[in-house]
Amino acid sequence: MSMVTERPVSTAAGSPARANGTSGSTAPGGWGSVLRAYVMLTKPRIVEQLLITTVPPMMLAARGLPSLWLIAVVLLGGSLAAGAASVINCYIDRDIDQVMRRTKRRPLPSHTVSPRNALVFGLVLAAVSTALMATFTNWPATLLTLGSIAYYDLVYTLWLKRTTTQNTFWGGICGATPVLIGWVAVTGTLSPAAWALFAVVFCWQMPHFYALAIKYSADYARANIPMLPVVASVRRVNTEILLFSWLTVLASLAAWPLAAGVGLIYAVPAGTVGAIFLVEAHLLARRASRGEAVRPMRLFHWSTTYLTILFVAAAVDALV
Ligand code: HEM
Ligand SMILES: CC(C)=CCC/C(C)=C/CC/C(C)=C/COP(=O)(O)OP(=O)(O)O
Repeated sequence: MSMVTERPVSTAAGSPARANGTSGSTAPGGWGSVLRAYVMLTKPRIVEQLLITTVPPMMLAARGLPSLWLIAVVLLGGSLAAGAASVINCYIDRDIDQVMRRTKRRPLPSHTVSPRNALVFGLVLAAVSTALMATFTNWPATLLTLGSIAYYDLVYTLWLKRTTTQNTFWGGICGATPVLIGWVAVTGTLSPAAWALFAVVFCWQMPHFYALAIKYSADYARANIPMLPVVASVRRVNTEILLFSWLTVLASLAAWPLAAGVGLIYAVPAGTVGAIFLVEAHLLARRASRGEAVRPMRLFHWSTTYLTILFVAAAVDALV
């Protein structure tokens, strides 16, 4: 992947201004809406999906059900950590989020929460999650959790997202670490099966996100963010979607022989939903390359369903 931008990003609106640092902290709708705004800052849908990639690896690592206490701690610590990472991302990205239509109703651009309060909230969540993981899991899991928050906010959000078309690729590392966190919390080490599942989530993020970025490419252009579909040719985006969709499915199938005791309860759904995933990716790429109207959100929505079915199948297989 090249570090250079293939085509200049539209600068119609110029760089987003870091202008919203003086908003008030009180929401007009009372405590209910304030509470809701703080929850929204944590990007709860993404947190939920991250947990779906954390707990099944714990079951594969334990070859059955790990202690319910450990599951509860990792669920809570993982939710708080992913929430912290997202809140701090919302704080750093408040200038971008107010320019993009998709994000301008978020709590910071809509001035429901002040930037300072959001930052304090994010840092408190990060501290509590780290303390929880350090007290009740092990050092590898704790360091991976803390490292993921730092990587997402400092490496991806603050730096790569704004500067390179490779942002999604490198950002994908912290999106896939919950698999490793779950596994290492149980065994203290990482096995080839853990890395195969890490590869699944890592590769999956490219079709997941490029589909969305195709739909919102005008938004990203307005905010001057060099997401691949904004700056690269349709051919290049298609190549990456197809390459990473195939790698996702291949990695998911590689996990079958690599994970001890995993059988057809995992392999059959993995093959089935993998085939549908590939069909959706090829349909999108074919329509785009022919210059026909595309429906990228079909692949985007299917991507989350795919990942859920795959990881639930892994959990069920580990349990029976
Ligand atoms: C490079 C990595 C990733 C990028 C750039 C990315 C980007 C995005 C964006 C921009 C959205 C839309 C959020 C909104 O509605 O405002 C989204 C939604 C979502 N993402 Fe990702 N994402 C990435 C990785 C992940 C990972 C690792 C997971 C979980 C395993 C995940 C799960 C989700 C879910 C569940 C949604 C909501 C889908 C829905 O509302 O139907 N994403 N993602
Ligand atoms: C365990 C742990 C702490 C994990 C944290 C990792 C995490 C929250 C990953 C999400 C992946 C990601 C790059 C999302 C896109 O953010 P974006 O800023 O591009 O999305 P946006 O445009 O919707 O704000």
